[in-house]
Amino acid sequence: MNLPSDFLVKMKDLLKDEYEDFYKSYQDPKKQGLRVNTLKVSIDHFIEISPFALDKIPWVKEGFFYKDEERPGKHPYHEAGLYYIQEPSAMAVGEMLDAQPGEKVLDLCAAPGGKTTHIAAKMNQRGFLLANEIHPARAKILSQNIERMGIKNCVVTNETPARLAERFPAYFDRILVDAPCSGEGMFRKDPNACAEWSMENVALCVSRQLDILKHAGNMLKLGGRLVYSTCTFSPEENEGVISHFLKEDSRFKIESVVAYEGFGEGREDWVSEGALDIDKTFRLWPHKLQGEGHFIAVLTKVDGDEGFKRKYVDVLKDQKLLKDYVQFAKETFIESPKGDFILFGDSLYMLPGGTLSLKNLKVLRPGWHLGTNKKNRFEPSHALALSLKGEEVRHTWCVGKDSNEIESYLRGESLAVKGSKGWYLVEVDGFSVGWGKLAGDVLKNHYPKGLRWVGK
Ligand SMILES: C[S@@+](CC[C@H](N)C(=O)[O-])C[C@H]1O[C@@H](n2cnc3c(N)ncnc32)[C@H](O)[C@@H]1O
Repeated sequence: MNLPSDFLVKMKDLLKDEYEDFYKSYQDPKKQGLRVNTLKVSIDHFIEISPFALDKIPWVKEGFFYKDEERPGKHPYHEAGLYYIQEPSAMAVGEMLDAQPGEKVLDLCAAPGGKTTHIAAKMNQRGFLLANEIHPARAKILSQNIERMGIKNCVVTNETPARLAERFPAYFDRILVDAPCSGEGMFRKDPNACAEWSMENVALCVSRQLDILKHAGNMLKLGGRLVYSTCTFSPEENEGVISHFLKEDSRFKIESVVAYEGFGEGREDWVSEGALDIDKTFRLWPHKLQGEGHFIAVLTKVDGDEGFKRKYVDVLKDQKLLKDYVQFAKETFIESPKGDFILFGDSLYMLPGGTLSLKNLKVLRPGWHLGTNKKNRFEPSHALALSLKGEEVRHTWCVGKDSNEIESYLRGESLAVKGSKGWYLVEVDGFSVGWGKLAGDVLKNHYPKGLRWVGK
């Protein structure tokens, strides 16, 4: 690993006696973690069935370290969304945002979705979650991860913070700004992060972070929580940005939340004009805990306007447009899911409660994707399969994680299956992984082409 020399000089100057330990941590292997998706499986059940040796991550009860030789990204349980592979210190962010079921929550810089999927698990399918990503290609990956984790109450947009702030003034109970940063905590994980690092880039990141925070601040309700995080160590992007933001926007204060063992304090002595309580922010260091490193600040909005007029989304009223879905629902579900519908092109979605008008915003998914209206029939989506449990549907076809059948299914092959015709929820050890359509003893494969295990 080629650590940038200016970075090392700077860290030596900042860390003084601690520098040697910090520097040595770069010789250790990166720490790898997975977070159990409690929307799909309880922690205890996952521990029982886990194919991987797991060690608890102390600061998040759903989080576990796994060993370097394990490959959890290539397992049927991964395709079934039983866990999300996430860097261990990054898991502390979702803990500190502490979203609750029923709230309105914004994840403003969300791709690829590590924190969004953590937030969604905490919300337990209730409330309104808006996951936004400014880069179109990354927004697609975010959307796929939300689908794999079986999340129903999430809208995905591809917008700038400024445009969202116009639509959602003082709207959210909680907002996460997991800011784009110089990525100094990524050096062990990603060699490109070393190559791209420069002092100029740190300065560029600071102005971008301040701009994002300004808009985030306007979208938070009075009394709401704003969490700012980075995966970098530079004081400019951490204590510096927070101090600057609080100086400009007096509606916020730093909240003191309980620290976990091994978390360091924000460093007042590393910035000029550090904000009040800046030492109550958190620094997670690679030489003090088993993670790559993070900075986290928890802010509360203690002053500001309320009572904006809202325009809610127009829900689908014309029942004729639901005709094919209703037929599918009757044949497939034990009990049809209830909620408001919206048609987005030919695709049918169910809206999370409290969705504001999304008109003129770039929307990738306006909620829970149920499926698509084809000519005189309804085809269920992969997102629907991944968010259903076996007991909710009439037909399931369940195979084991080590079976040849699951491999064949994930490769996209049709399978010989006996049973009455219709849509089957395909399960691995009782966890949904996709759809198959049975007719004439052949289960036609509806596992999405882009996800198939080609060559695996
Ligand atoms: C640290 S990453 C987010 C990681 C994500 N929260 C997770 O846990 O998986 C920061 C994200 O901010 C996005 N970003 C870059 N510039 C931005 C801007 N000006 N406004 C909002 N987001 C931006 C990047 O594309 C990137 O996906």
